[in-house]
Amino acid sequence: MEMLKKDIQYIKGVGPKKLSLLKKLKIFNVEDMIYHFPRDYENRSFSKKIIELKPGEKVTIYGVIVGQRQSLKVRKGLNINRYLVKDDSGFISITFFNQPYVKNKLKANDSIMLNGKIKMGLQGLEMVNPVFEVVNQGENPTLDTIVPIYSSTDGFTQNQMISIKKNILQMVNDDVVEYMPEIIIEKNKLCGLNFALKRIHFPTSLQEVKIARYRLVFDELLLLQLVLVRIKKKVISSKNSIPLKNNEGLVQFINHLPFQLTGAQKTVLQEIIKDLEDVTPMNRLVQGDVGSGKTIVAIIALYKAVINSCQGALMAPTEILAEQHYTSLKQLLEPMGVRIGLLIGSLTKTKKLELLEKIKEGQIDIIIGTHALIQESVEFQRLALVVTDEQHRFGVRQRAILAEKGENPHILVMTATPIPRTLALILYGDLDISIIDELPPGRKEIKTHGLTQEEKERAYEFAKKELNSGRQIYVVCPLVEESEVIEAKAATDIAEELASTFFQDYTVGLLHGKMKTKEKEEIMKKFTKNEINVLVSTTVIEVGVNVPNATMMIIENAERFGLAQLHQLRGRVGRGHSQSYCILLHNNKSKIAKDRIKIMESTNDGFVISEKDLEIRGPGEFLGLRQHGLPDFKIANLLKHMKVLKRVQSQVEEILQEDPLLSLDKYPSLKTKLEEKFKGFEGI
Ligand SMILES: Nc1ncnc2c1ncn2[C@@H]1O[C@H](COP(=O)(O)OP(=O)(O)OP(=O)(O)O)[C@@H](O)[C@H]1O
Repeated sequence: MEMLKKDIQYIKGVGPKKLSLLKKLKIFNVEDMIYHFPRDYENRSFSKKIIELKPGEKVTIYGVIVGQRQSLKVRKGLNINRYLVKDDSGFISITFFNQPYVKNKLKANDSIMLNGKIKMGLQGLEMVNPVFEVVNQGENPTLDTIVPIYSSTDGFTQNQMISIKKNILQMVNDDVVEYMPEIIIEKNKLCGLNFALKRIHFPTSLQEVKIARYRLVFDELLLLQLVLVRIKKKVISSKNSIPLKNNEGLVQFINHLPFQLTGAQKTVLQEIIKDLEDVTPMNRLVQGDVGSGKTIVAIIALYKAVINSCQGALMAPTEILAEQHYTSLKQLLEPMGVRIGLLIGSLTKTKKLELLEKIKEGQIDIIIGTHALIQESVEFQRLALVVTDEQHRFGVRQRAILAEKGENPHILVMTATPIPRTLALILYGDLDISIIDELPPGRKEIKTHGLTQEEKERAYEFAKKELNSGRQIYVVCPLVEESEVIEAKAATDIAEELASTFFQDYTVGLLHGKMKTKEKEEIMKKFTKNEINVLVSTTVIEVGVNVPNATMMIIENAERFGLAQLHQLRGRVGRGHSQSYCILLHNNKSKIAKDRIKIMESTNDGFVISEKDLEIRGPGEFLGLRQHGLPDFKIANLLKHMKVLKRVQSQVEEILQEDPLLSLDKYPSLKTKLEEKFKGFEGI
């Protein structure tokens, strides 16, 4: 075990220069080096005779060094060593550029095995900078036939990397402690840890790669799943929340809503209500596609807190959204006598202090704000429920802040990025999950079309028809990731242009991130009331904005947006009964952009779209593991290893049945490994 923690600088082959390169790769000790796995393998098991070689191919050959080394000093900084090698079919020259150490390794009459690329040189065929191994008389060559290829080895040749790995594995000498309980190993048909760690680097066959990889992927996913579930259990068992048992007036409230809840909304609501009535804090995620009606579910939950003489907080990702929630909550809940407050940056100091005082005194029942809400010095009188969104998850740390103030509220997290359940379990393993998998009735598919920039007039002509029948439209401006200022400028220009050309007979409004909160509010109010017909906006409208009379969205430079973002944006239309449209204007260049637009044209289903997004972007980026404070995967790939993930999840289920709090006392070595791996990670 000690050996694994040994500093990498003491390893043969690691000088000061290499050391700093390794640090960049986050390799600090022997263990890090072992867990730096090959990206791929090269199969060198096919050897050829020299006479069969052709330029351009990569091959293995066996031969004997003929005569002495030829050394050339062409110029400063360029050192060349050349050998002649023969087999029973012919000769080939072997050239090493800037690898001076070969002269100590290769001498006349050595039998060697070489692997490399064949080139046509001045004197016929040659092999340049091959991988080699001297095979002494009577010995079988031990040069690996399946050779690892490492990524991110800038500053290292593959050979150097391989040689360091070999040194390390030799030192470690199968002494890595097996932490996985025998029973789990057997049940899941795993190979031993030492075997896996050795053979993942130096397998003797591709079958071994598979076996070793399965074990390591299994471990990585299992440990992550265990840590997430453990956090959940720990948070849950830490401290009681206020049980919200009173339901007086809740059913009447639901019955008086302007619409009937969908079946999916009802199911999810029941799950939430059950949680809220318990002393165990709720920690629940509600997944639902855009427009599936998550907000009303949150509102009902908040109302339940209020009828239990408690307070609720609703945290929105943007001020515009906070404002919008404020308006809709007021509409629905003020008639019920609920006192609602909006805490945002634009409040004057006096107003803010006044509001804070009211919250503290319990004169406000539901407080709405952005995520600053919790960080700020807000003191509650009796906070029982916090509703937040997935991007600003309410982690253990925030809970701790509140706990210090004597609160341990129930938490409800909302997300509009629907992802397959298996993935959700990994990403949100610390939360219980509810899914709203049904849209309110009467919704029509949003008709989506890609048009090139040259065809944009057609889009605007069509937009006029919508406007003439009293509907409203959004025009979304190009995304300029690096600069909100440029983005704002672009939006301003587009708004001015449209107001003086295509849409001169209509009122055009402008919305961007650089505007003051008050201005933004003003614009949104006017748009909501249809005093603005065309809203030109940057992506500030991406989340949650709800104006059902808006039936068309034109997205400029749609190729700059990712799939999930396009889906979110498009979700701003199609929120009422009328047919809605989305036009994606694009400079149809890259294949990815084309693919994205095709997908958008072909489906409205958020689950399908996020699966495609996952395929296109790859799981790391898609899931934003680091953003969630989790370590990146070293070997597991959530797309490729879905089956292993399922296996892991059912294994965790089994462990949970015996050990509901996941104390892992029965498996001390697994427990130690888990705690060591996630040391410093919130909640563990
Ligand atoms: N059961 C229902 N029947 C009819 N309309 C509904 C129903 N539930 C919600 N709505 C309406 O559907 C629209 C979208 O609802 P809501 O804003 O809650 O969606 P959301 O899931 O939060 O979407 P997004 O993720 O896009 O913000 C709102 O206008 C809301 O009033």
